This record gives sequence, structure tokens and C-alpha cells, in this order.
Amino acid sequence: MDFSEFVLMASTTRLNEIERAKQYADAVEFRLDLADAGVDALDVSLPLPVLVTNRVKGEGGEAAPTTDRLDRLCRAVKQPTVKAVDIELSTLTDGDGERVVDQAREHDVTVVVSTHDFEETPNRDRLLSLLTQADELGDVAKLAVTAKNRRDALTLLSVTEETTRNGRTVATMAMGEAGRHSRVVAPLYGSRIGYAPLSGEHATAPGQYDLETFRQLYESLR
Ligand SMILES: O=C1C[C@@](O)(C(=O)O)C[C@@H](O)[C@@H]1O
Repeated sequence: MDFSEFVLMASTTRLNEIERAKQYADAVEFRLDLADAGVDALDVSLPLPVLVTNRVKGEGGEAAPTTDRLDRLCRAVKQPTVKAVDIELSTLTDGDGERVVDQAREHDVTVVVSTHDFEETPNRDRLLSLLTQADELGDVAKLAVTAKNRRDALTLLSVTEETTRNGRTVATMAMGEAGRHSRVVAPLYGSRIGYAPLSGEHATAPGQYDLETFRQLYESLR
């Protein structure tokens, strides 16, 4: 997956949902940290390409910050169905996430370098700096922040437009109610990934649209 165009990810913990997701999604985000199944569940052929995420606690996930978390990601990228892997920027700058990137490179798997802020939307300079750092360490620079008001959403959209114009591949979204619309609008400004659960009750982040709604809104806007 090269993310040269927008990719709508069905975000899921259950790979048997893929058949249903196929109707609306371009790919699947498998949330290893939230799933009952382990890496072995990926050892099958699936109808959509998989982005694997093993989100650490503190960035919206359930995985403890152990070497086992990264071992699982390293094993996952060896599965032929896995075409992209998510690793947090903080794991690359303060942790030992580099080996996940090395393993991904070896298996021709795209690296999404992510940052999450569940409290607020940092200022414009900080957003630009996070996206620039992430872009330098991976293939897609991803930023999920919390918008408290429309101005926050606008800041994120503006940063998305600027970084895309400068040739970077980014994925952005504002979590929470005030930023909800940004999930379907950000792709118009260059964001290359949207995340949506098959149904609202299985949301993996605040303010997500369900998959069908996301697809419909996106198609009607673009
Ligand atoms: O990091 C992201 C983005 C996300 O947090 C969102 O806001 O849609 C959803 C997560 O599943 C994914 O790993």
C-alpha cells in the first residue's frame, strides 16, 4: 500500500468482519492490542490488505509498553496479508521501535508513524513539527488530536493542506465531537487515511463515523 490516494480503513478487532467491511473499505486496520486473537490470526489470506496496529497505553491503546508488544508487531509484518504497520512516533524517538521499521522494510511493508493527543489540539507549529518528524521516520505521518472547537479542527485541516502541498504523505483526524467532520473533510485537504468501525458501538476512537456513513459522506464530498 503506497497511500498515494485516500484509503478508508475498517478498524476492527475481528478479522471475520472483513467480508462485510469489503463493501465500503479499501483496507483493514487490525487492532492487535484490543483483539482476542493474536498474530497467528493474520496467517490467512484475506480479501483486503491489512494495516496492523498494536497501540500502546497512553496513546489510546491497551498494550503494555513491553518488548513483547514490539515482538508481536515484528511477527505480524512477516504475514503476507499485512501491507502496513503503525508505530508511534514516541516509540521511535524514546523506545526501541526502530526494529519494527527494519522488519517492515525487509518485508516491503509501509510504515505509518503516528501521534495521538487525547487532551487537545497542540498549536500549529507543534503539529507541523510532529508531522515532519514522523514523515522523516516512516512513509505516512499520522496525527490524531482532540478538537475542542472548530478552530482546532481548522488548524488541523490547514496543517494537513500545508504538509501535503510540501510533498509529505500525511493522515490526520480530529477526535471528539467538535472535530468529527474533519474525519471526512481532511481527505479533501490531503489526508490519506480514514478509520471507521463497522458499527458505532465498536469505535476505536472518540467521534468516529461508522464505516458505511464514512464512505457515503466521503463519496458525496469528493
Ligand atoms: O490511530 C488511529 C486513529 C484513530 O485513533 C482514530 O481517531 O480514528 C483510530 C485508531 O484505531 C487508529 O489506530
